[in-house]
Amino acid sequence: MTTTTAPAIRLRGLRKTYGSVVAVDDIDLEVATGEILGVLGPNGAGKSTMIDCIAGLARPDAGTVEVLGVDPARDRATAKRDLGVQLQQAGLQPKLRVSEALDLFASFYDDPRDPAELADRLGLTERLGHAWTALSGGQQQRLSIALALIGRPRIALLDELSTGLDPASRRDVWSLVREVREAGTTIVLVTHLMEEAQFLCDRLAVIERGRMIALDTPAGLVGSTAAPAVMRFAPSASVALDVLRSFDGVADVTSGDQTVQVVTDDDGVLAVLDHLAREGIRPHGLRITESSLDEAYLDVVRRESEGANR
Ligand SMILES: Nc1ncnc2c1ncn2[C@@H]1O[C@H](COP(=O)(O)OP(=O)(O)OP(=O)(O)O)[C@@H](O)[C@H]1O
Repeated sequence: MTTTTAPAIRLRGLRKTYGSVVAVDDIDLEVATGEILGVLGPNGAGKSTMIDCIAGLARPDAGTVEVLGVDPARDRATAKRDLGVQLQQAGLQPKLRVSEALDLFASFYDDPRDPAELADRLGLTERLGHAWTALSGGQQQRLSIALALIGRPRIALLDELSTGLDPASRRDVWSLVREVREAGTTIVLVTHLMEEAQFLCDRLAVIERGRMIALDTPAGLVGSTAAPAVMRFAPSASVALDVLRSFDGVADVTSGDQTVQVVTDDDGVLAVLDHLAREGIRPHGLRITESSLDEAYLDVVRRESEGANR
């Protein structure tokens, strides 16, 4: 990760409400220059609202947003020049052709990327002459990424980067994003895909009910989970799953396809093995692996909502 002293993005006490809904609640965050920050969180958590505030498209009710030292909601000219924003809604004229959209956006910047080259990288060459509304969902998604990156922005805000993309297109987009970062762009991306978060992001911010409940590297998030191990085995006889769930350290027990999966800490591993031995049950094919980012993320969100409901 390339860093300089001044962060590219700085949020202080950011709060944004819509009527009685508190969409973003007191978020402090700094994103270093050249960093790729992933934003994770359940639907409706406030991720897009936070992105809108960073883009200067939504005005906070309280707190401050600084993007490269300026308030993007006030200094629109600077924000438009320095930010590339991929939104969930493209907001283009329906009849605009793909080539026209790319040329239009390129014309906004001093040193844009070559539209034809970018279209090629994103598999849009054969669609250049079509109205953008005639594109498939995944192609529209790729066009929105192209429009966000065509101006060589200093900061790219990518909302649900690869939602709806097929696996090959997703890989193409990931390699483009990495290349853009290598060229110096700071990137904030919203994602629901843990594989994407793990592959691309230096750090992850987890948002839940408008608040930031975790901020760490992918490895740090996995390491900080209260249940860092996953046991998988095929029991030789029926196991009382509720008994396993009752052990200290066991966070989650699921079963399917004759396999039991237990997400747990070290004490829970010993308790489960002890229980199986006492019951004379053999754990065939026993594997104990480190929790994945998926499990760590679910654990962070689960602990937060348990705390909120207490
Ligand atoms: N323009 C708006 N008017 C009213 N309420 C809004 C508006 N935009 C967002 N909200 C509300 O604010 C909350 C946060 O929404 P937001 O879109 O930021 O969540 P999100 O984390 O991006 O969700 P998703 O993963 O579903 O895209 C939700 O309760 C949503 O209904």
